[in-house]
Amino acid sequence: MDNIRATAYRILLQMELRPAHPDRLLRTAMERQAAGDDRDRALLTELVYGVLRWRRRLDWHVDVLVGGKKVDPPVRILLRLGLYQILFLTKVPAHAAVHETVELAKTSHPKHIVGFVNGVLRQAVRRGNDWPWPDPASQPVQALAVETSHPDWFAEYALRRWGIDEARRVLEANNRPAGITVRVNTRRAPPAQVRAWFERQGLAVELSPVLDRALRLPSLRMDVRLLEPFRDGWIQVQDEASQLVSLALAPRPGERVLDLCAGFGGKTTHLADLMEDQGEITAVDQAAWKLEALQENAARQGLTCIRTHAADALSLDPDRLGLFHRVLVDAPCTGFGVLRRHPDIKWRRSVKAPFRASRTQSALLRHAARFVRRGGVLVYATCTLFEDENRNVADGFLRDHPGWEAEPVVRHLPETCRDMADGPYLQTWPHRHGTDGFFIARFRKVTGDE
Ligand SMILES: C[S@@+](CC[C@H](N)C(=O)[O-])C[C@H]1O[C@@H](n2cnc3c(N)ncnc32)[C@H](O)[C@@H]1O
Repeated sequence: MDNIRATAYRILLQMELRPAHPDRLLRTAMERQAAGDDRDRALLTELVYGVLRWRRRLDWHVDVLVGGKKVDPPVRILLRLGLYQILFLTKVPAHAAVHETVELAKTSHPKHIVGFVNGVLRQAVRRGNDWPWPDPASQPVQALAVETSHPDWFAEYALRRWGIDEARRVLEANNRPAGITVRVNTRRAPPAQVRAWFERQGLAVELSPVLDRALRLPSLRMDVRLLEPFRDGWIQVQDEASQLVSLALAPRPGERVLDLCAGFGGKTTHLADLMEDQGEITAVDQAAWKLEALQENAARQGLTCIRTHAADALSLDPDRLGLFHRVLVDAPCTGFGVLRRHPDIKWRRSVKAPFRASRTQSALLRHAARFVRRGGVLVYATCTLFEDENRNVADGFLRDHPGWEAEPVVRHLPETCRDMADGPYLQTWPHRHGTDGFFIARFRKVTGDE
């Protein structure tokens, strides 16, 4: 592979300019440079994810080192990359980290910047562990934000909402890289057969402590989609918390089901599986390209009961689509429950984001309710941790919809999920359950149209 650090730098620069999924950029880079070995790929992934994850902490170090002077974004990214290796990577000797970063600076920056980068990084090495950390007593928000590398507004929210000990646990868990979890498509292969396949390849595989059809692949370093069980439709990459959403909707064979924010269809295909591919699922998303991927995904898993419909869910008319037994709103959200997998999200949201998202979420939920027949079920889910987007949306819905009841979500899930209850709703936590952080509410329409 070409210079790994140069590739990491290019990806980080790209992400600064335009939001993009780091995994997608990494995959493209690796495909383009197919000659790289596993160690190269692992280092590239480590550098990109490490810098994204620890950005707040690294920027604090930069600011200490430059005495608060302004640093242009491309130079700051270069310094983050160098400092990440110096401060976090024990396997990379500090002098090598400085040397490699300075060489990289030479390829894209004038001489005086190269000298500046060299000076700042050498100073960091000289400091060792001697840093003027923010004082937790007088600056609790800044101290937590820097220590755990989160935006100050989120550290403040966490302290106010959960108190220091729990806040630290939540934020620390966000920094632990998450392994891959898969849902077994039992229509294609039983879990034991899938497990045996991974064991035969010498790949670590664990039974999920939460769900019997989920397997954890804690140390898988390669792209799952290249593996035979994936290509043959035996498995779908899906965190356990995400799997709980379709289980909470609990569709039955033969029913009419509406999935209003279907995306790539992780949950849609799970719903189809639970329905034994009998009945009718209408999968809606405003992004047509995601629905194309959903169709491929369904074909790979051998599912035929899904039809897709590219549209803004809010523009859909119940008089045209008819009523459904079950409706799912897997709402667009701030994504703060999946920071382990998407650390870049932390830096793209502001303090106002949860409230803003909640308005769209409430509108989607209100509209979704119009498609549910009497006695039918509506599930609302997010992958985030904010009250505004979770409990407040669900409570607000119940307040405005007298003919509806909230049903305890955990009653529809295995025993192992009992401690996930949050009143009638459900909230999973990376630090408590080892899963992504999801919120689920389940409503039943008790009166109204047939
Ligand atoms: C949380 S993601 C869904 C993930 C998906 N259910 C899965 O399991 O893979 C939210 C989705 O809502 C879609 N979306 C956002 N606003 C929408 C709207 N007004 N109408 C339809 N889809 C919308 C986004 O394109 C995105 O794919």
